[in-house]
Amino acid sequence: MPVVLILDDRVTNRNIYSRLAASVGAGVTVQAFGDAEEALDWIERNPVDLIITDYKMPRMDGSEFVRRVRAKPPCVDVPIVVITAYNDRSYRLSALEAGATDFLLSPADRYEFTTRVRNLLELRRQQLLVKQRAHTLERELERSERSREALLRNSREALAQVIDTVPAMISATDRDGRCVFVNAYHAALAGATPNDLVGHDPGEPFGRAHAERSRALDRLVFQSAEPLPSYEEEVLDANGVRRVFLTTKAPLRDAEGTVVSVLTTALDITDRKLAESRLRHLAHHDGLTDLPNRVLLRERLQRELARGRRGGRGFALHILDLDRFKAVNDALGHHLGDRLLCQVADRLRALARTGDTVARLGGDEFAILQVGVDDPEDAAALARRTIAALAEPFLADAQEFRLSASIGITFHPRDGTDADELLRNADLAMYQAKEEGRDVFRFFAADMDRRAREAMALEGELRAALARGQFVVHYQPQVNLRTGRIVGAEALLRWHRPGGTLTRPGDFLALAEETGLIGPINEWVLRTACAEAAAWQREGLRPLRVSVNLSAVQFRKHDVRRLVVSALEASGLDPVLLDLELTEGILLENDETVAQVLRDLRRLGVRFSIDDFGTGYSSLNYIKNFPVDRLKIDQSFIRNLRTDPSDTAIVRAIINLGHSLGLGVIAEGVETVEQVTQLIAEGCDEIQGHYYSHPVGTQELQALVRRMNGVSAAPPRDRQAGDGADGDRGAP
Ligand SMILES: Nc1nc2c(ncn2[C@@H]2O[C@H](COP(=O)(O)O[C@H]3[C@@H](O)[C@H](n4cnc5c(=O)[nH]c(N)nc54)O[C@@H]3COP(=O)(O)O)[C@@H](O)[C@H]2O)c(=O)[nH]1
Repeated sequence: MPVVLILDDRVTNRNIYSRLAASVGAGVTVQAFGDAEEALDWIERNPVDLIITDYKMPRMDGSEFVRRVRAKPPCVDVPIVVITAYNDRSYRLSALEAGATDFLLSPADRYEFTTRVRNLLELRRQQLLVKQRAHTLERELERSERSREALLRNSREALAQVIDTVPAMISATDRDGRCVFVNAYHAALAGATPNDLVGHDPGEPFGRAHAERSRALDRLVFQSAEPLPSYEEEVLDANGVRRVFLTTKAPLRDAEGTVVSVLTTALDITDRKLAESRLRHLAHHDGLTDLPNRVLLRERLQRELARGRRGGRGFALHILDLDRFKAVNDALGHHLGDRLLCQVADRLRALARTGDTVARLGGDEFAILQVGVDDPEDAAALARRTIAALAEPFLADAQEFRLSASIGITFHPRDGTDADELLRNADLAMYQAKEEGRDVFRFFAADMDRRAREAMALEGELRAALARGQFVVHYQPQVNLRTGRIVGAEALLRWHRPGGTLTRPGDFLALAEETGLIGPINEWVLRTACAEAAAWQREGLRPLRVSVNLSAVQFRKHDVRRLVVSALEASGLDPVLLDLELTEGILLENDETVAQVLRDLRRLGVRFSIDDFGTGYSSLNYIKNFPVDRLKIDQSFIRNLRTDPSDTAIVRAIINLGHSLGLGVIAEGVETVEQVTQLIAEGCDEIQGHYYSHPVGTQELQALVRRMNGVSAAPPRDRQAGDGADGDRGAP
């Protein structure tokens, strides 16, 4: 509601002006005063939107009145109209100087008066609106200012908290090396509070050397005004824990760009470093024994080779392979096998000197890198100590175990100039040690390499032989000592090599086993033997048993049950006529799996003999557990049967053992009439050997059976002892 104040000492004028002002709009309120003091007093307490005052008044002129109105803060901008006479120019100037807004001439024109009042009230309304808007804006601005400040304050606090909790030591130091800021992490590691450190050298709690290095780097930043590349440093914290930091230093500038302090940020990378080193350890160590693995051994070999090139001392590389460990592992279970391997690792560790490396290359294969040796005798001495250390019984699950290892040694620089060559040659030497009876060590010799190459060539030839049908099966008769009749024949593999030579399995079986070729080769022998034995009957012979050798590798890698059944079905041979010769190794290695296969085949009628009996463990346990029919006495006991009383005793014991378990006993490698006589006297059931016949081809065997089975059981008296050479020939 607009309020108009009228001041005029003359009543008539006051009334006229009041009426005119009120006529401007319905809502206009008019306050009229005859006395200036009264008007000023009222203004003091009430809002006013327009003041209309006469200039000439008895106690206070218009200029003075205007000045006093303007002196009141709410009225600095209220429009004031001063009414003067036409010629009162000097009054007007004085009123303007005092702060008057406009003038009206007296006597006032009605229309001019109301228009002027209306315009000035509208101006005032706008003025008030602007004022109000400005005020609102100001308040909003103030409010947002306040919230911005709060935000800034909050974010500063949050930042401070973040800075305090990041796993980094953050500090700033001035030109004098005094701390101007430090975070809580830094203080905690220093065993202090941030307040303790401010004003002092923040590196001091971590030792003099650390502090000096840090100050020197700070000086560098002040000089160059550039950040330093980050670097890794180790710090011993207040608890004595060694920590690793990735540290950076950068200049902090003031508003003018002058470097005023150095900000040091040291990120705690201790955990990352630990994880890295754990990963590195895992990549370089064997999970079971924690010994260095092949990768690390190779690195150490490279290091020694580099040392050698710089004139360093020689070194020896020992490769150790545990003898028959696979059988132990399979028989006793991997859990126990693992424990034995850990014990082996401990014993080897104990043998090594500082600088040597004991590594596990995988499975039952270990290595020792023996450094600083110039005399091969030093390597031989370590190998002897190794063999002796492993000869001591091992204890696991309250049982004693005996282990041994075959060791191959290469010597640098004599046996190789790079890591691969040394490893390969040590391997060759280790295989040589295995071949020479195990539990021994052998140094690498140049001809081992040649032999390895020959073996590779032989492997190629064997593959070709299989593909080109160069194998044949020869049969060696097995004679019943009571009847003198041929009751069976052992199938023995022969290789007709291009050029006409006939090669015996001893020359290639080991390689065939190693390369896995034994699988397809033996399968071929089994199928051929079954087929030919079935043919013998079709060609008029009485049923004759055929014995076929199986290899441990077949049991490990092939489905023997399926293979035998398929060979029998394909040939039509009566299963009771098939005798499978098993070595003790097969029975030892596979235990229950093998027993099940044998039991299944036994149900079909297939027979089983234990080959080379007496040379291995001769365990009564497996004779009891497996469906065995015959024991085959190894030829090594037959050779000196007449002359060596212990051989006689062993043969007698085997025959008695077999008979008491209800098994048949056959002696192999029988060459002389004396051996035959002795075996008859001991009660042996059957014999096989050169005395009766060398292994012969299938046709010759048939002829031999026809001839022999027609005559008496007793050995012919005119037979000479075997000629010693086992070249395959026809029977006598
Ligand atoms: N897994 C397979 N093994 C096989 C196969 N064929 C043979 N073999 C095994 O190879 C080893 C050597 O066999 P071989 O050279 O054939 O020698 C056999 C006989 O020829 C030899 N023998 C026979 N009588 C005498 C003799 O009076 N004196 C003498 N010095 N040697 C003789 O003995 C070998 C027969 O051995 P065995 O098998 O233990 O009865 C040999 O271990 C064969 O088993 C095959 O196909 N698969």
